[in-house]
Amino acid sequence: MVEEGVVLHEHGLAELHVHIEGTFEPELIFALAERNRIELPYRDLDDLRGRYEFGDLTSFLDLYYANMDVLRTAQDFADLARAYFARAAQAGITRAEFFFDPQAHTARGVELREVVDGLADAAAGARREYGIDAAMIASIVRDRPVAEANDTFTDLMKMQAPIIALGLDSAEVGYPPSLFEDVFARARAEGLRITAHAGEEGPPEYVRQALDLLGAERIDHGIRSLEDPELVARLVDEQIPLTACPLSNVRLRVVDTLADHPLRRMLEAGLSVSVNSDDPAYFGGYVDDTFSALREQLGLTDEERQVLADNSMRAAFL
Ligand SMILES: Nc1ncnc2[nH]cnc12
Ligand SMILES: [Zn+2]
Repeated sequence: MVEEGVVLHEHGLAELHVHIEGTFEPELIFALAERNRIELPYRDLDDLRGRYEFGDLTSFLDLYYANMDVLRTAQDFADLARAYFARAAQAGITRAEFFFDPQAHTARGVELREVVDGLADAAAGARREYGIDAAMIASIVRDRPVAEANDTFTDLMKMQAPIIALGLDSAEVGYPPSLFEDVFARARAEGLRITAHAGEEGPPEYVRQALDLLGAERIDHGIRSLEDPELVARLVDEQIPLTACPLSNVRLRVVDTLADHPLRRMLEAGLSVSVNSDDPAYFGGYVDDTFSALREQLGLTDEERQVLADNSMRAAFL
């Protein structure tokens, strides 16, 4: 990939779809394992890196959740997020709305307080150190029990967690948005913004459900919407932002190659699409890397890049 300096976008650049746990680089995984005296099931960094070949979303999620085991304390979560902000600053990001998966940590015995305090502390530091305006989005892990999602939301509200939105992620197929109507209704009643992963591996119907049943204001991925012209017309008409993650789509085999990615078609159709990194430590790059790859392999122009950056700022929950 061609190295680029920081490209400053005229009106700023927002990253709206990044899982903070997906920014966990192999070196930091090993460092935190050592600090917490946890033995990793990998011989060394190369052994771990050798496992970053995925056949689909689920095969990635297995490794993503396994690696979280070494995240135990508020300090660990803060270190994870700080490393992301340092890299996001290099990528020219001025606004970062990042997901975290509360249930992925509480389910293995980590106190929610440790997770939230560590991430919130790092987010506050991102503004001071890099001028990045950072905001937290708690995401419901959809392949865990619905009751647990509700309890998690109750806990977040009780501790007045500084979140701006509620999201929905993890294994999609078989876990439709309709399962989570109640917890999203509660989030809306609390004044939170709403976003949901839909149409990544799941059908266009899940995108409709996210909009109509959860009140989603943005759709994360949404790439399979393209199979349904009526849905596309609605997304264009209502200018519903789609947070695309091209490198993720290649690595999780949603598309064959970057050259096959429908990003340009989405722009030409009038969809409000932005470019994001999803899980950059696992998928081969951050947002700047993604723009470089799109330029090389899809012939993305500077004008298109500026449209994508402007779309990202317009779609931010500001
Ligand atoms: N690409 C993705 N889709 C769904 N859930 C996720 N959690 C982390 N990355 C994800
Ligand atoms: Zn995602």
